[in-house]
Amino acid sequence: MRADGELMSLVVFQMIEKVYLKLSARRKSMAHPEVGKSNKRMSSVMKPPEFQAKKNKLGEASQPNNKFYEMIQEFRETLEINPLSAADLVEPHRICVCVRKRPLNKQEIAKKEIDVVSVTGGGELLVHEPKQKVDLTKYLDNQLFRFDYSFDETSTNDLVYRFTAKPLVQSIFEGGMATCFAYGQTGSGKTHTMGGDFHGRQQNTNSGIYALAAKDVFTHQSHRRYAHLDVSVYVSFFEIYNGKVFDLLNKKSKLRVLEDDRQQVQVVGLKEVCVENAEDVVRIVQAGSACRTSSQTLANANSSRSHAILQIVLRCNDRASTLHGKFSLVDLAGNERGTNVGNDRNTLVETCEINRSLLALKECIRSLGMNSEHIPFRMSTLTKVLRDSFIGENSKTCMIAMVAPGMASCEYTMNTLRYADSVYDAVTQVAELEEKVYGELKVVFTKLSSFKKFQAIFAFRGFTSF
Ligand SMILES: Nc1ncnc2c1ncn2[C@@H]1O[C@H](COP(=O)(O)OP(=O)(O)OP(=O)(O)O)[C@@H](O)[C@H]1O
Repeated sequence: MRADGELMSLVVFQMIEKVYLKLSARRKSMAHPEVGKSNKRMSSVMKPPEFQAKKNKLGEASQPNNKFYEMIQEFRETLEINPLSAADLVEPHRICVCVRKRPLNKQEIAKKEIDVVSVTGGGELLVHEPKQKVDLTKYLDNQLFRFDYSFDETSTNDLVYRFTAKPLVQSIFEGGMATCFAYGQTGSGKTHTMGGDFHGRQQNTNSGIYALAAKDVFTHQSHRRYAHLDVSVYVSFFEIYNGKVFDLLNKKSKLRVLEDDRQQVQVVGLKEVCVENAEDVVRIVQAGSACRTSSQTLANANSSRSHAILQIVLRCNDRASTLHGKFSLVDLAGNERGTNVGNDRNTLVETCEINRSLLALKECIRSLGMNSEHIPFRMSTLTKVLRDSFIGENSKTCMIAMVAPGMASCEYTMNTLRYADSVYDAVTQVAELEEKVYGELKVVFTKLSSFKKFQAIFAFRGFTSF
């Protein structure tokens, strides 16, 4: 009997080992560049022959894009659209990746820009990339992307907040570190989403994710569920420009980022203001935003050239003001490349630094998503100051990729979506794999429990030698 028992244990052990070997083998294969292309993104090429024969009413020379417009409209008629609504379920995510499309703006409408992005809902969106063959045949390359959520041009900041940053507020009351990033090309709507919508040059700070998150933080703080925590709320607001940190709440003083011997990263001298309500936070955001480094680019009259980081920090009311939880809300600098911003030396250095930090950010989120032991946070100042967002079981992250709908922005839109896709890919592959491993382990443990029942029957009959 002992031999049978040992044999059964050996079989179970081998099955568990097999499952874990599969897990490590798949993890290694994720670094392969082809993996992301395989299942999620479907690229199809559409060239409706009837359009080749149709006569162009407005004339090819005066309206060269009219044909593309008609092809996109025709394609849209075949799409089933299910826009996200406030009634939809908010799913829990450790890392959430979503995309928001802004409407065409006045200048784009005046220039008769074509909208080349269709948000179909269910986390999906399509980019209808206008292309031309060597024989001058026009066709659309329709590329499908899928994320956790996709917001169309009619979505409000409230709706975006509900599915992205709102679920993270609770996590900081549970001792977690939460981070929400707005990523995208200049003029795609990052500041509109994080800081609030614009009316001309005036920004309605109450309508942005900063203010909405602050309101929820105070609602949670006064809730009886968290009354025992006895925490106070503090806010800091700083920007990272050309790899250097500037305090937006202290006359833009330059700050040093240092790592202590326990590998804790400190922004030395960063001002943290104790706040009593959401209105205090809104005032701080308004004062800080007015100091942000911005410049005029070809794509945005008031383009932010820095990463702005608003941190809402919960500290225990003890003598050491122990950190309980932290929410970092990040309005990233525009991700466009040198060509779009002019070519003086300063701008090129600026753009180079922005791209370096965005690459570092992507690698850190991917590593977090893959539960990697090595998080490359030292690659940039941005990832250094956000180090505690990338470590520990209690880290939650949300990335909102912003896209502009115009045909002229198509290349940048594709860059933004590819960036978000590579993060989403890493996260979903691990989630799928974990689900599979969980399924296989469940089978193993079911077998194990029937083995235990088998053991119990034999024990009942007097065999006790397992
Ligand atoms: N969802 C939206 N609905 C309506 N208007 C929008 C939306 N998103 C952006 N806009 C408008 O587009 C313009 C550019 O937006 P915003 O300044 O937020 O871009 P950005 O991505 O922060 O650019 P930058 O990186 O240059 O700072 C603003 O006038 C803003 O009001």
